Amino acid sequence: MTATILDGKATKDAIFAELTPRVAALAERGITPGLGTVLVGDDPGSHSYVKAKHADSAKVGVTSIRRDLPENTTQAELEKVIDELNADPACTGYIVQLPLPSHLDENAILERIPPEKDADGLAPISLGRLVLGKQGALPCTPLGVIELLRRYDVPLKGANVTVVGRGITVGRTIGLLLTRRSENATVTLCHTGTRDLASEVARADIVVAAAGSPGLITPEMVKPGAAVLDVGVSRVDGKLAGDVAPGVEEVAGHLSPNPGGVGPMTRAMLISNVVEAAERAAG
Ligand SMILES: Nc1nc2c(c(=O)[nH]1)N[C@@H](CN(C=O)c1ccc(C(=O)N[C@@H](CCC(=O)O)C(=O)O)cc1)CN2
Repeated sequence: MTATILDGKATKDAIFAELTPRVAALAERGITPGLGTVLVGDDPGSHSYVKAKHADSAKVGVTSIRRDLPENTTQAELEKVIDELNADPACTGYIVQLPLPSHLDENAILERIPPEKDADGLAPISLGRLVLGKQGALPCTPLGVIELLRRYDVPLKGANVTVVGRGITVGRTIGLLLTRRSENATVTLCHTGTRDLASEVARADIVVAAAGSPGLITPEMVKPGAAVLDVGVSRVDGKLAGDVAPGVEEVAGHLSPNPGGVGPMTRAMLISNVVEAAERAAG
């Protein structure tokens, strides 16, 4: 068996083709969605993600507002930039690129983002709304995983999903989305304290690997025909390395590669969140 590739790049392009006329329809009503990004420091990965997000915005007609700050930015300086974006009517939604440098209080910054401007659902009020099943921005990577599976007709209802990794951008939040009635999946969340990772992966219809541990998921672990999504990001000798080891494509039914899988979908869902929020605000 060779897995069907879940092509995140082609799917992102298809989503942008759908979003472009929606942005044009907003423009006819005098509304231009504006995506802001706040980036602190020199992390090359974060710089390339933010650059890509602005290129994406331009493609669909969303305005970009970019705030790049040096590594030694203080908490007070960062909070001032956040307050400026909160007051700027051209910025209809924004993100703070994570991780922030370790001297900054990430949670205090995320708490400052009002839910109506939270473009990637990581502010505490948005996360609380997700827990309560209330309307709000949803985290982009989990949304991207679900949208990719949906577009390739991989069934979620009743599926056993094993998620590996408990970070806030993927592992901790994806279970909340997958266990909504609209998805109705059964989710097992694994982490470094999991006693028998191999058996948790082996019984999964869908594996979401987001541990940031290169090659963690090996072909022997995977149930034949399962869908495997590689969301892990590590750098090995300066090159991107995912969590899924070579050979999994021979066992899995579907595989989202890394790069080229969930990463581009994360970006597509961000732009989609911004457009949807602008449509909702317009009534
Ligand atoms: N505020 C946020 N910070 C972070 C998030 C997030 O959702 N919100 N997620 C990740 C990084 N991320 C988005 O910001 C992201 C990751 C990967 C990609 C992407 O397109 N990756 C490419 C490969 C790029 C490369 O070679 O390095 C791919 O997978 O094909 C986009 C966005 C952490 N921070």
